Parts: sequence; C-alpha cells; structure tokens
Amino acid sequence: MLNIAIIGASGYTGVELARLLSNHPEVRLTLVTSRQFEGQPLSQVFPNLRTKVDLLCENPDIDRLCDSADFYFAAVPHKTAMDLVPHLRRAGKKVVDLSADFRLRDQTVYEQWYQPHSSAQFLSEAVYGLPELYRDDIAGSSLVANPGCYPTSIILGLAPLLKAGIIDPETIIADSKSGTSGAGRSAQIGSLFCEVTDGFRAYKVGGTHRHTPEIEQELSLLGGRDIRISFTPHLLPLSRGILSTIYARLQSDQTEDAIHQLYQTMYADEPFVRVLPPGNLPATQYVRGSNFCDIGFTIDRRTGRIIVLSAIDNIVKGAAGQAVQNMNIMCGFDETKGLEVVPLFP
Ligand SMILES: NC(=O)C1=CN([C@@H]2O[C@H](COP(=O)(O)OP(=O)(O)OC[C@H]3O[C@@H](n4cnc5c(N)ncnc54)[C@H](OP(=O)(O)O)[C@@H]3O)[C@@H](O)[C@H]2O)C=CC1
Ligand SMILES: CC(=O)N[C@@H](CCC(=O)OP(=O)(O)O)C(=O)O
Repeated sequence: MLNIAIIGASGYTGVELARLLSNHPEVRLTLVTSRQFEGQPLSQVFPNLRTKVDLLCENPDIDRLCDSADFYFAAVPHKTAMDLVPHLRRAGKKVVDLSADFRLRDQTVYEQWYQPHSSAQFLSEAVYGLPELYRDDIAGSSLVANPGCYPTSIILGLAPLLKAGIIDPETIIADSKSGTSGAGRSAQIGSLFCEVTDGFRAYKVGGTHRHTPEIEQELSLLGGRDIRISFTPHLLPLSRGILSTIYARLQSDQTEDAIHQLYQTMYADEPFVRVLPPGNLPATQYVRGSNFCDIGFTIDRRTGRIIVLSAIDNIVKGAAGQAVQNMNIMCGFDETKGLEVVPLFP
C-alpha cells in the first residue's frame, strides 16, 4: 500500500481527494493537514467521510510532513505550494501539486500573472499533468503540476482540431462557466449564497484571468505556433461543474463526420474523455462527481465556425480526480483506479 498525505485536506479539492482515495485499493491515507481544524477528525469537518476516513487534521509542519507518507497531494493555494514542494522533493517524495505554481513553463510569465517564484528551479522538473497529452512524461515524473479547471476543459476540447491544423488559431474564443466550488472553501463575499444564487455573471473579462497564459501555453504547443485566445470565465449558481463553449473558424469546408473521426481517433483509448456523436451536446449534470470530460461539437455553416462544448466536474477532472489519475500513472497503477464512479444524476 502506498502511504498518502493530503496537504490542505479541509478545502474543496482536499475533501474530494479524501473521498476518491478512500475508495482506492492501492493506497492508504496517512496524513491530512489543516491549520484551522488541527486536532479535529477530518470526518467531523466533512461528515460525508464518516466511517471512510479515520484521521485527525494536523498542522502542516514540514519535518512531520516529510516523515508521514510516500506520496503527497498539495491541495493548497498557489504561493503556499511553491514553498512546500522543494522540501518534499528534497526528501525524495513524489508530489502532485494542484495549485498553479508549477504549471507555467516560463518563470517570467508566471511572475507576470502571479507573484515572484520562490522555487523556480523546480519548474523544469515539473510535468504538466494532462494525461491525454503528457501520459509518458507523467509516468516518469516525480513532480506533476495538475492543470487548472478551465484549462482542462478548453485544452481537451481543442486539442484534436489544433493538432489537425483545421482551425484558424487566431479566431479562438472560449466562454467558460464554472460552479462556485471553483473559488475554494474560504469565506469570500463573492461566494456567498446571495451573491451567487438566482444570477449569472462574467468575471475577469478582457484576458485578465490567470488561466489565460496556461491555456495559451498548451494551445501554442499543440498548434505549433504562438496562440492568443479570448477567454471569459463566468460564475454559475451551481456547486460543481464547468461548461466551456469554444468557437473557432474552420480553415476549410469540413463534414461533421470527418471532425467526429478526428476526436474519436485522438481519444479512442482515453478512459476519461467521452466524445459525443454529432448532434449530442454535453452538460455539467452528466459528468457530476466523475472524472469524465464530455466533448461535443457542431458546425455553424452560416459563419464557417465550429462550436465545441466541453463539460467537466471542476473538482474531479478539473482538480482532485485528475490528480488521482496522475498519481495512478506516476505509480504504475491502473489509471482508472479509484475513479470508476459513474456520474451522479440527477
Ligand atoms: N476548487 C477547484 O475547483 C480547483 C482548485 N484548484 C487548486 O487547488 C488548490 C486547492 O483549492 P481548493 O481546495 O479549492 O482551496 P480551498 O480554499 O477550499 O482550500 C485550501 C486548503 O489549503 C489549506 N491552506 C491554506 N493556506 C495554507 C497555508 N498557508 N499553509 C498550509 N495550508 C494552507 C487550507 O487549510 P487551512 O487553512 O485550515 O490550513 C485548505 O485546506 C488551489 O491551489 C486551487 O487553485 C485547482 C483546480 C480546481
Ligand atoms: C469559480 C472560480 O472562482 N474559479 C477559480 C478557478 C478555479 C481554480 O481553482 O483554478 P486554479 O487551480 O488555477 O486555482 C477562479 O476563477 O480563480
């Protein structure tokens, strides 16, 4: 059995990691951290874990951390992760970092969008943890930077089109809508019930959301040239789920069957990408609680644009589920272990 620590277990991705890992046959949770709930059972902080997780929350003291497990999930905010990861790596531990701290390959770009990087020497070691693109690199890595939730939905939605070179990369627009759990569990006015319910709004409009450089980094690698996109996030009055609606102009006339074939070919062996037949469109309620990314598309003949829709659960494929998928790959386990759950509906 592999001993696992979740650093930041009292957050939304932390509780989701605990839920998924408690059902994983190859691992045992040995440490969960939370400063605010130190000494309390995690199953008291999150009663859904009753009888499934029997650990007390501990303060994340670095020496105790390094002695407590073989494999670490850093489910803490960015900035915190960059200060923790070097200690874990120097102790020879494998880490999946759910924060943004090791996702951008270029330190300058990271520092433009976030803050000064205290452990930039680890950027070259980190592998971007999108298994559908980097499975082999992830398998050989000890530090995986788990992708952001919006980037996961958009990159998976566009990858087959960019690889095939059939869309004009200068015309990409992604409108994404996320459930409120994406903002984390800390108290913030913008996440209060009255601020979110019965309404729908965009935020960080005009290329100002910090996921923009992450999405552009990966799309540029797929397209083999520098790509800039228009990305607008929106906040939904839902707890979980992301739906990204992505537009791009087709470079030439294409049939729906030919494009469907492109998606089928790229994702044929992917356990967590479900390509929908032409005419079927994804929705957040059909991936809820699961590690699936559902992708559908349609061609707007009047404008010559393709419209791709990509749905994930932001806490599962957008965070904790993808992190477990990465752990499975890094440790040589069956990639679907702990993640076999069918989406919860209704
Ligand atoms: N929510 C989502 O949908 C997604 C989140 N992510 C990323 O995953 C990470 C966790 O997100 P999420 O679970 O939503 O966040 P939450 O705010 O819900 O939880 C954060 C966790 O980190 C701990 N923490 C906060 N500050 C520190 C610190 N200085 N030292 C040690 N522990 C700390 C908190 O516990 P305590 O304060 O008690 O110690 C808490 O357990 C973030 O980097 C986020 O960007 C990525 C993709 C999607
Ligand atoms: C709804 C909402 O607020 N979503 C978060 C992004 C979700 C996320 O966790 O992304 P990172 O892993 O990069 O932090 C936001 O817009 O900042």
